[in-house]
Amino acid sequence: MSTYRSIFKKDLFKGQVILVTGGGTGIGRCIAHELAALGATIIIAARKSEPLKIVQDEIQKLGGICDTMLLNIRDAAMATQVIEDIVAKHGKLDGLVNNAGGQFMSPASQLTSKGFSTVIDLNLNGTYNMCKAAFDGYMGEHGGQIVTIVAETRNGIPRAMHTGAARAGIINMTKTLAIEWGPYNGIRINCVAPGLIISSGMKNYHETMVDLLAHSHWMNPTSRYGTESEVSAAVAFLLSPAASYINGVNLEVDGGSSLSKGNPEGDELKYNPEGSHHPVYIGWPEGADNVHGIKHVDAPVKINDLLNNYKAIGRSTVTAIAACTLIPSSLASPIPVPVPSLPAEFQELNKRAGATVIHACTVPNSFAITFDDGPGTFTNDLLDYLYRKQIKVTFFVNGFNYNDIKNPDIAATVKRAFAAGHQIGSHTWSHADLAASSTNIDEEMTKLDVALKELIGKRPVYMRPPYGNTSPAALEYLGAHGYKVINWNVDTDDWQHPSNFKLNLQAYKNALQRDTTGKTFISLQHDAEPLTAQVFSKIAIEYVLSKGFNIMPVGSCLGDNDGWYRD
Ligand SMILES: CCCCC/C=C/C(=O)SCCNC(=O)CCNC(=O)[C@H](O)C(C)(C)COP(=O)(O)OP(=O)(O)OC[C@H]1O[C@@H](n2cnc3c(N)ncnc32)[C@H](O)[C@@H]1OP(=O)(O)O
Ligand SMILES: NC(=O)C1=CN([C@@H]2O[C@H](COP(=O)(O)OP(=O)(O)OC[C@H]3O[C@@H](n4cnc5c(N)ncnc54)[C@H](OP(=O)(O)O)[C@@H]3O)[C@@H](O)[C@H]2O)C=CC1
Repeated sequence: MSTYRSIFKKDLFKGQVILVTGGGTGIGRCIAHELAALGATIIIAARKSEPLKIVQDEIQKLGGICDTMLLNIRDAAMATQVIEDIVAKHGKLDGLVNNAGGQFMSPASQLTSKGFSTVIDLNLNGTYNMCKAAFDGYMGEHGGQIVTIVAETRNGIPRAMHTGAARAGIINMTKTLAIEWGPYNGIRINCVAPGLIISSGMKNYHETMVDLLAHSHWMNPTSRYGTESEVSAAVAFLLSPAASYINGVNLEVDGGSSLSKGNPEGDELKYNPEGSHHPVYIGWPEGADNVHGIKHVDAPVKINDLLNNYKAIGRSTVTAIAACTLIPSSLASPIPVPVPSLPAEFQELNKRAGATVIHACTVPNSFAITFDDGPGTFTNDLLDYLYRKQIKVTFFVNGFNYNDIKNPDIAATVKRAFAAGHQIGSHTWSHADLAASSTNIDEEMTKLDVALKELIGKRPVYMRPPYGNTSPAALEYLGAHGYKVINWNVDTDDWQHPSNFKLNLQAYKNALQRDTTGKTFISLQHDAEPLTAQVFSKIAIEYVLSKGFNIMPVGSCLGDNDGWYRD
């Protein structure tokens, strides 16, 4: 099991005692992992003991310190008791993360007073109970840091008026407390307001709501959902001395969705005929009965593929930890500029040139899942998963693209993939466009071959041209030098839409909906993309397996089991 890879320095919270409410699931679990990895003694508290025990066990196995306590934040007396117990057992309370909370969805017109009060009671009163208990029981005398998870409320929350009101109440309460409690030994209290986050919390919602969420990426300038780790990092920052002069703020972790409801042209009308920034086509079922129908869905709700798969993989400890360790490198790395695909005349020319471009497998019922641009920072997590599933794939690696293949960690990843029986193919040294006249094809191919020979003792025969681009000259070179040129017939577009797993998976669905008689598939995704390595690859693999295909490396799917490499 790999430990939580926080972006913050290792001992940031060493010796501190921090309580995370709702720490047995989702965002709270991720926060608990990150703070524990940064040296804190973590207490996770919620109503159900089982999730707490699982997370405690995870953290302890990783060398962290974690205690659990039962807590209903709605119960003021219980809140007081939990703080007392923590101080008695651990000697102090440096930090409180109010993460527990939630709501159900209902249009305001169908909301009952009891429903409204319930959500206010959980979120606003519950947070108040915790803040007051922490202040009275320890922080008033000794100081401390409080961070409360709210929700992005800037423009209200249609169909969740109760939670919008509660969270806005917390944000304002936080400002007042910052002013009033600051003088008490420098207590700092702040909020973090997540936008849409892929978390276990989503499983609480009905299919219609999840569909809404799954379509909402276009409302966000970043065109993607947030990750648990992105919320956790904001919490760690606000708890840390890096935020020592930040008090009473609400930090929105929403990719800018609260600022911009930018809809791609066309989608505006499709989703938004009435000018609301929320898609109305999903609409709320008409009639009050439906509200109760939705409420009383007890069995796991049939949610869309995205979250079904997320839930499914989220059960695995390693994967789930990986999912919450994510800080997408796509945020920092330049996105590769797509080169337009070649006009048809050139494609024709390709066929006549030295090497043939292969797009599909030949072995019946085979499916080759291929990964480009790596190794990425998270390829090892993917390798863990592939090992557990006993599945072999193909990695078309670069020498110097997202990472440097000479970096010891990256080199070790290549060696590990090779030793595990995955096929290593060439994707050129620097991800060069082989169709560009300025590209030195020989240098691009040879430099990577030499590096791979050093690492795995062999040079790959199979290669994938970056962007799928070739030219007659490139194919002539590749053919003459014995390379097999592999493109794809399933393009997930994951580099352009990381996190839009629904869209990524649609490529698989479309392919399988085509006449599959005698057809076999080669899919393209990128292990350099963290969300692909950690989440989407698993969704894709589960999907392909569920359709009865045999997943194998490209060489095998072409009936070639011993011609993958040369000396
Ligand atoms: C909304 C968009 C924001 C952005 C995305 C946010 C995502 C997240 O926050 S993820 C976190 C997800 N986790 C949750 O939301 C927790 C799931 N929700 C719940 O557990 C519950 O809904 C609850 C905690 C908010 C309330 O549970 P409980 O105290 O057990 O309340 P009751 O079930 O007894 O209900 C009391 C009362 O509330 C009304 N009500 C409850 N559910 C519904 C519903 N689905 N539709 C309509 N009304 C509902 C109702 O009045 C209930 O009274 P009775 O009718 O007498 O039962
Ligand atoms: N995911 C998202 O997109 C967003 C989430 N949020 C907020 O982030 C927080 C975490 O959400 P997420 O991880 O996604 O969802 P989860 O539903 O997984 O987490 C909610 C946690 O709160 C605990 N909890 C609920 N009620 C109580 C209670 N009365 N007393 C103590 N603990 C309680 C639950 O544990 P138990 O049931 O065992 O008590 C659970 O662990 C929530 O406040 C949520 O509303 C805000 C905006 C967006």
